[in-house]
Formats: sequence, C-alpha cells, structure tokens
Amino acid sequence: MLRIPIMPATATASRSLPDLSTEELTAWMTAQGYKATHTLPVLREVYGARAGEHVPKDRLPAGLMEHVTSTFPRVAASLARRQVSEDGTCKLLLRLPDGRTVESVLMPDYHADRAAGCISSQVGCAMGCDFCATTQTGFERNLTSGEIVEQFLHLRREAQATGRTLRTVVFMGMGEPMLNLRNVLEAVRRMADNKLGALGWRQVTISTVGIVPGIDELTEADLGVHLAVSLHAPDDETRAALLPMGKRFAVQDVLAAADRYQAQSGRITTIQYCLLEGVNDSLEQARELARLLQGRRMHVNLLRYNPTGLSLKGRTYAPSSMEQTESFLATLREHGAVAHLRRARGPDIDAACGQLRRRAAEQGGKLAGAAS
Ligand SMILES: C[S@@+](CC[C@H](N)C(=O)[O-])C[C@H]1O[C@@H](n2cnc3c(N)ncnc32)[C@H](O)[C@@H]1O
Ligand code: SF4
Repeated sequence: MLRIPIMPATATASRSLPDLSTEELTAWMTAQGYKATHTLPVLREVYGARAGEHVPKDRLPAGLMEHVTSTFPRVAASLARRQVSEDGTCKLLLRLPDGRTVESVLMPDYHADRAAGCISSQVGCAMGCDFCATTQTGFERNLTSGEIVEQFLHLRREAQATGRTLRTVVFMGMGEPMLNLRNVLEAVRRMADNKLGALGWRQVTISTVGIVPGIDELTEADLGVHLAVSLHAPDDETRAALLPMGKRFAVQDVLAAADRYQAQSGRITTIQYCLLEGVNDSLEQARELARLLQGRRMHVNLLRYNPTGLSLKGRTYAPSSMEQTESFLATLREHGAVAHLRRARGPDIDAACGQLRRRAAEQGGKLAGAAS
C-alpha cells in the first residue's frame, strides 16, 4: 500500500507532560523510585474528565504529582491572544515553546453546559487550498503529539471557566492531520483513551482535504473516531481548481477511501462543503453531489465561507447568499442526501482558520517563530 511520508515533528527544547508517552513517563517514574503502577493515576490526574478530582490523592505517594509536574510542566504552550465572539465562540492563539503560534477554538454547544473544541495539527499548511487563510503563510512544521494534546487542555480550561464541559474535539484547525498522522493518532490516544477518562473515541473527528493513503492508515489504526472529508465540489475539475490535492486524488477515489473507513469503523462520514458564490453553489452541483452520495452512509455539512481577503491565486471569494445556500440545501435533500447547514461561528472575530494568526503576525511585525 502507498504510504504517505510522515513529516518529522521538530523537537522542542522543553518537554511538557502531554509530550510524554505512557512508556516514557513510566521509565522516568521508575528511575525516580516510584512504582510503574502509579503512571495511570498520574495520567488520569492530568487528562481525566474531571482532572484533579477523581483520583483520590491518597492513591499517589505524597509529593509525586508535584515532582512530576515540576519536572514536566502540565502545559508548555502559553496563551498569546484570546478573542471572544458575541456568540461565545472563543479563539485562542497559543505560543509554542519555539515561539511559533497555533490556533484553537472553543465553540459553545446548543446545550448550555457543553462545548466543542477545534484544534490544529500543524503550524501552517502546505496544501494550498485557495480559499483557506492557513496555507497563505505556508507550512512551518508538524505539531508534536504533546502540542496537540495541550490545545485540548487549554480549551478544556476555557470551557470549565464558563461552566461548560468540553465534549467533542474536531481536527479542523490549522493543518492537514493526515500529513502528521502519527502524532495526531498519538494525541487522540491520550485525549480519548477510556482508561484516562477524558473523551471517548467517537467524540473525536479528524477532517482531511482528502489524502487517500492517510484515510486508509486511519482505517488500519482502528480507533473508531469520526472522519470528515473536505470535498467542496462534486467534480474533479472544480475541486482541483480549489484544492491542489484534488489533482492527485480524484473525487471517486476519496469517496471510495471514506467508504472503506465507514465499512470498518461503522461511523457515518461527514462531507464538508464550503459554499462559494458562483464557484460550487449551483443547483446542478447540488444534484451531482447528491448523486455521488447515493447509497453511501455520509452526511453533508454545508459551511458558510468566512471571507479572508485575496486568495493564493489572487481571487476574491464570496460566501453564497443565504437564498442560494437554502436552495442548495433543499436540492440536496430533495435528491436524498442527508445535509445540514453549519451555523457560522464567531462572525465578529477572526473566525476563519489561520486568520487570527495572520492578524497577530501583521500587527506584531513578523510571524511568531520567525523570531529566531
Ligand atoms: C481548516 S481545515 C483543517 C482540516 C483539514 N486540513 C481539511 O481541509 O479538512 C477545516 C475545514 O475548514 C474549511 N475552511 C478553510 N477555510 C475556510 C474559510 N475561510 N471559510 C470556511 N471554511 C473554511 C476547510 O475547507 C475544511 O473543510
Ligand atoms: S483547507 Fe485544510 S488542507 Fe486546505 S489549506 Fe486549509 S488547512 Fe490545509
């Protein structure tokens, strides 16, 4: 099987606790004279749903947590910027130990006590999708598994501060998760391992621009997370004009890989479709999309486009009108597709992925991380 090359994560100087694998933490603890059986309670204390509460203190030797966290901090990333929208969406810009920055977003749920988190897998992105702000500053590096998990911990703290529980995590922030799959899966294991008690597998969604070997590796990994595929057009020509990866992987091949994932995991695949005026929002395209999805266990998530200024190719995209959006949705449904319109989040802040980071860079003179 064709394997995608795994771009190595650049190691950062300091290591936080989320950066350590269970085996690494166990090795350190036993070298310090603690029992290997104390690893799990320590990890539960850090990642558990009610971190710090549900592990009775007397099950850990006195001073162990302090010893661990003074050696390996709970988080190494610091908060560089925070934007809160009128709708409660909260966008964080986190500064990594090497000075680079990534975005993570907390989105309140319809349930007043729940929230969803959107996290990044890479600093920047190499995929060059024409309407996405993330890729405009290029690709800098993969995030380590710890840096991914730390976003989850930051968002969970934000959620807790507003009386919410972080219930789901989607990899829809900066970067293409399939090109950093080893670290993404390692992070997912730490966030969603039942033994650690933070989330469940089905509370995690990995979104991809449609890297077929990556989807197949996810199938092999057999974790039972949800898969989202960013399709954005039903035909290869329109898709390839928007997403360069569309030239490499045809629509039918991407959907066939998603079928394989669905057959193995039992999970319904989400098809992400960002409506761009005059580009991919005709009713004929809606009919074609519905035809493609016939007989497949997939549902369409229509996204409102967040304008981001000039595109990579120097184009200016506009979101489809509400009228056209509703007609597109109705046409999909009339032709048998299961489809929903995703609520626009944080329209009054830099809601599009990559925007806050870009603005911070413009205001700060240069991109964080380029400081060296
Ligand atoms: C930022 S990507 C990250 C995950 C992965 N790289 C992917 O493409 O699926 C998450 C989703 O946001 C969409 N997106 C990117 N820029 C957007 C924008 N300006 N407005 C609305 N959606 C956007 C992408 O097409 C994709 O469906
Ligand atoms: S849409 Fe996804 S794959 Fe495309 S440039 Fe943005 S982050 Fe990268």
